[in-house]
This record gives sequence, C-alpha cells and structure tokens, in this order.
Amino acid sequence: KELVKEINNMEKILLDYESLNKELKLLKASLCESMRLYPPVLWDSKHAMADDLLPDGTPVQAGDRVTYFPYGMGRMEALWGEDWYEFRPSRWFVEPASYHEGSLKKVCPYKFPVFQAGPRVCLGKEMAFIQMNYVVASILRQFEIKPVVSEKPVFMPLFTAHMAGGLKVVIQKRDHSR
Ligand code: HEM
Repeated sequence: KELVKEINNMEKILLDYESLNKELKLLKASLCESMRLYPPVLWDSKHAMADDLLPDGTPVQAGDRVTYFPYGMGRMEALWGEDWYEFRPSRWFVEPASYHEGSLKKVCPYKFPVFQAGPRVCLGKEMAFIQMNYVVASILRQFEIKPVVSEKPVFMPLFTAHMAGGLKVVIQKRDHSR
C-alpha cells in the first residue's frame, strides 16, 4: 500500500531517469531489504593465486578458496540487530521513524555485499536499481498482485536465488477508485 502511494505520488507520469533515481526511496529501500534476506547471489568465492594475508591477519595459501556469504551476512544479528529476520524497509532510512520524508542511509558495501565490494564491485549496480525500479513501478501502477497460496515460498540455495516451483500469483488491473 505504502509503495503504491509512493509510486502514484511521482511528479511525472513518464518514468524518466531522474524520477526513478530520486523519488522512489521506499521502493529502493524495499528492494534492498528483499535482497538483504534473499540476495540474488547467495555466496561467491575467490581463489588465491599466491600465498597472502587477509586484512585481519588470516593466512591464505596459494590455491585456497575464500568465500563470502551475503545470505548469511544479511541475517547476522551483529550487523542488523535483534529484528534481522523482519522485513523492515525503514531500516534503510536515516530516520526510520519518519522515513516518508527522510533520506536513505549510505550502507557500506562490506556490510551489505549483495553486489560485492571493493575493486570488483558489480559494475551494473546502479543500472540494476534503475531497471528494478522501472519494472516494479510500471507494474504496481497498473496491477495488483496477490500470491495464490499462503504458504511461504521454498527457498532454493542455488548459485543464484530461486523459489521451488516459482511464485504463483494472480494479477488484476488496479482499481484506482479504491
Ligand atoms: C540485482 C541485480 C544484480 C546483482 C545482485 C549483481 C551482483 C553482482 C555480484 C555479486 C558481482 C561480483 C561477482 C564476482 O566477483 O564473482 C557482480 C559483478 C558484475 N556485475 Fe552485477 N549484479 C546485478 C546486476 C548487474 C547488471 C544489470 C549488470 C550490467 C548492466 C551487471 C554487471 C556486472 C559486471 C560487469 C560485473 C563484473 C565486475 C568485475 O568483476 O569487475 N550486474 N554483480
């Protein structure tokens, strides 16, 4: 409901770059919150070509594999607090209590490595947000989407995130008079 309100309040009917990037803060926060709990790339590895040391002093030997785990990190109490399991888009705002007017936090990519971090960070990150904002805003403006079954989808831990059997939904034209 809140998201549809944000999308319908957009100044321009045409979804141009500026409005997609600046106006849809709650949508961006909701996408981040979804990807915190269900990152599209669950884990990712690097292989050491030569002996090395990690920044905390942990030795790595040539041929070792080092894996970082965005799925696990998105669920760590030490990083996200006691309510890490809750879907709460307001946690991405500077002032969660009045998030409608507020601005988005700058969250360190080493805390939220869904797009990797450092020199090999995802080159398409900003483009991915523009695309996701565009698709979600265009669909939610016109349609209402409801899941067919009430059970939680079954998560498939493949290299990229999947739901077993997909997510079956009913799509209806949105009634703007309600
Ligand atoms: C939600 C969408 C996306 C997610 C979660 C994502 C995530 C990632 C991750 C985790 C990596 C690091 C892979 C590794 O180091 O092994 C990566 C790299 C990369 N991504 Fe994305 N990505 C997304 C969308 C895109 C899009 C739309 C593009 C292009 C338009 C793109 C282009 C790239 C490129 C070129 C790299 C390689 C960067 C490098 O190694 O220097 N990504 N992405």
